[in-house]
Amino acid sequence: MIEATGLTKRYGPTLAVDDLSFSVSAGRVTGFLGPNGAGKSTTMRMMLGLDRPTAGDVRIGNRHYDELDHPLRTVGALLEAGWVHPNRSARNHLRWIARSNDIPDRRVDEVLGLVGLTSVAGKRAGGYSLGMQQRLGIAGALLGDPEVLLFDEPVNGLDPEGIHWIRELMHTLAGEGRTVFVSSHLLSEMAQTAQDLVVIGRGKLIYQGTTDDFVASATARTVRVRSPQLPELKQALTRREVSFDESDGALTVSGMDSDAVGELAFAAGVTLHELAPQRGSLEQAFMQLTGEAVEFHTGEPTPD
Ligand SMILES: Nc1ncnc2c1ncn2[C@@H]1O[C@H](COP(=O)(O)OP(=O)(O)OP(=O)(O)O)[C@@H](O)[C@H]1O
Repeated sequence: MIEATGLTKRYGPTLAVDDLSFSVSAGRVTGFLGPNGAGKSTTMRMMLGLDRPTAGDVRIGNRHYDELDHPLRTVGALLEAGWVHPNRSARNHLRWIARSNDIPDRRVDEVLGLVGLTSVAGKRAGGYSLGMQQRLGIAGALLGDPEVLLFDEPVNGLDPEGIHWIRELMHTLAGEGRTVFVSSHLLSEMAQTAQDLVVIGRGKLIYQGTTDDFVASATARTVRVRSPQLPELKQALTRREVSFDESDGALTVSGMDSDAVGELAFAAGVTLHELAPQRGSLEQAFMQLTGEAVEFHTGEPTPD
């Protein structure tokens, strides 16, 4: 469990994080979203004691990061593909971290197995692909078997197989009761990964809650209908003053749920070939709700 209260960070004239309060629950994957420059990395750095808040605070399991006796055993983080000495192997790199945190060497081989690096564990990290470096970073985060995991843009530069692997890993970690907090620019990926969301813009909280509610609150629900008796269906909808759009021989009905559309068609004696509730995407909801908070719009003239 992570709890931010009135968290604020100012860099000179820039208010990077502005009175931010939110909580992140255990046992769930929580996505951390916001346009570029919204303050996500700054917030994560403050969680890890790498930056000091100007005001407010953030606690992990009710304690500040610098009060933790064995930080790596409480919170594991992947902030960016962490620096690894290019001549050091993955195994030696992890052993070095493990020893400085009182973690037994055998845990190193366990995490190497968890991230699928066992076969290359003795090779020098300088030759690793971006995906392998990312896996090594995640191995480091898992080393202390922590209750809380922070991942900043973990799928950056990964291929579809790597992205799928990270998604499954996050679900597994949350399923074990851990708190998983993850930032990403890939909204379609987040829609599949995160059950909950914290969305910020210009350092302020825009939304906290479930991913489903976020999408539902910002996008219209519609129903797609196909029928061999389209004229009759259109008449029945028009009689009830229900609005719809027609394209490619299908109707998109607004303002009525799929049960009601099905019943209306039945009452009108209309056969249906498709009756599919549609919902907006996380991208649409994100654009809708963060539009105001985007720091730099592309293609817009700059005011003089
Ligand atoms: N060390 C720093 N000194 C001065 N300004 C900073 C510093 N770190 C961040 N900022 C500014 O604070 C704001 C928030 O930056 P931050 O990197 O936290 O955003 P972000 O949401 O992680 O962005 P992105 O998605 O682009 O990584 C930005 O305006 C950034 O320029």
